[in-house]
Amino acid sequence: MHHLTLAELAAGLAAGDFSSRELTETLLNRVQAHDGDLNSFITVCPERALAQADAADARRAAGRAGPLTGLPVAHKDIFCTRGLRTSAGSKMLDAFVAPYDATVVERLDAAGMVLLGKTNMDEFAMGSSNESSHYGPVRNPWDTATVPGGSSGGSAAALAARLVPAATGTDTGGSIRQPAALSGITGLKPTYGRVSRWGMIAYASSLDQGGPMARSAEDCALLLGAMAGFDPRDSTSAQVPVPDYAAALGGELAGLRIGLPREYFGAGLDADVARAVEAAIDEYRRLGATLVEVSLPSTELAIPAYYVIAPSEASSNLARFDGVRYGHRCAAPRDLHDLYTRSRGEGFGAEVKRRIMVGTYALSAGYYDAYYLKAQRIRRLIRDEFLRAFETVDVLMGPTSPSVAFGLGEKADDPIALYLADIYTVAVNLAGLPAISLPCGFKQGLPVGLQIIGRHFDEARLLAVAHRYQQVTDWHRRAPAGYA
Ligand SMILES: NC(=O)C[C@H](N)C(=O)O
Repeated sequence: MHHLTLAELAAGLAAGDFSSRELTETLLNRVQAHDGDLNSFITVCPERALAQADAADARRAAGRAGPLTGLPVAHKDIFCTRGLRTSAGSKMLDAFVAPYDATVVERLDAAGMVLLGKTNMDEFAMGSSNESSHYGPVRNPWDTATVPGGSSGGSAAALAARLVPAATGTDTGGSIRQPAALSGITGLKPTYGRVSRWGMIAYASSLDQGGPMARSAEDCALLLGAMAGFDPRDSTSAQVPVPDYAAALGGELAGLRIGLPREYFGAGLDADVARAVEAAIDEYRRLGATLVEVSLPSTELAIPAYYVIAPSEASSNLARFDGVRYGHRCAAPRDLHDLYTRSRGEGFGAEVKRRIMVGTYALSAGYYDAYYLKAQRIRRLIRDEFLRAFETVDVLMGPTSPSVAFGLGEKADDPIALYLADIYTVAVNLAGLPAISLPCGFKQGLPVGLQIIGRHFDEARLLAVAHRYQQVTDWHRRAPAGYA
């Protein structure tokens, strides 16, 4: 049953074809068998999972099951889980056990989902390859010599390997969509404010957004419906009603206007990735959509602006890890200064330190106007260009990532090369828009992702448009050899 989608598993549980305990045991066995190779989990919690599965079966027997009751899920290890380690992929939080659940965790728990464990990630979500984790890199099940993408690489790899049918991720500059693309699964980054950030360890607070990762748009719709909604504990959470995403699937595409940003198909895009994405867009034309060329002229400024704003916010957010209140504390500090420097020096990895230094520099007196303020101005330009495009089109389409999965270690010594992998994703975060990545083909056995970007709070349309494509194609059904 591991190959079934979340929606299919829900139907199987409802029909009594199997119990949540049977399903949970099957997947725990798969994790045991395969995760030694993949390293997609930081923590597995079999006892807790089986207890939750039994509770879900009892709830179903009592006639109180909801659509997600009894279905297994894995949370990115950035979401706080009461009584279970939440590490953010960092040595700094290796021993941290949160005293409370994140809102997302709480909501999926209340829906009756079964938590299998916490997935591996780039340290504090900083990365696009899942190589910066304190717990070692995650391997891509399509080719274990390649990366799964990042920073939600553990969630993406676990889904691709059919270890779990649903997972959570967070996306600050592409961390849901890029690993979804490189691992051949479907992932949605919701509008900023759609999903509560309470209990989600902060990286860059004006950009961070949690969202669903699964194997189909239909599954993402089911998950988003349970995750989304106003939360008084997150001051940036939006007071916008949550539509029934699952019910909105299934519409026809006639009349849909798809914008193709010229800048998303230029230099730097792998020719085979371009071919697969263009073939997918052609499929949409056959389904009745109209294609319109649009321009987002500031696209090339998105990476420089993002890599000033995100590190600036990170340098502030990560100041709390001081060896006093949270996380790793050095042995036998001589004085307070020694406690700070050694605790932070030992607890953070190289990429996190790099970003703290970049961000601190960008915010420092004399440089603030030249870097941070300028980056904020670019951010406004980028947002305005998107909003202008959405005056004439309903969605935008293009590649999620300029290439397929690259080799482990290939970009390890070149942070700029890794940052450039975010070229098509970071602008969406700067503008606070929702976007989905879904599988649309392969290059030499490695998956290619199609990105669809929507208007603010138009997730229902994104999911419906993605679902329509998945009704007529089977890219999302393909499993890596050895994991079918
Ligand atoms: N966190 C993300 O969304 C990934 C992005 N590559 C970053 O390192 O900031």
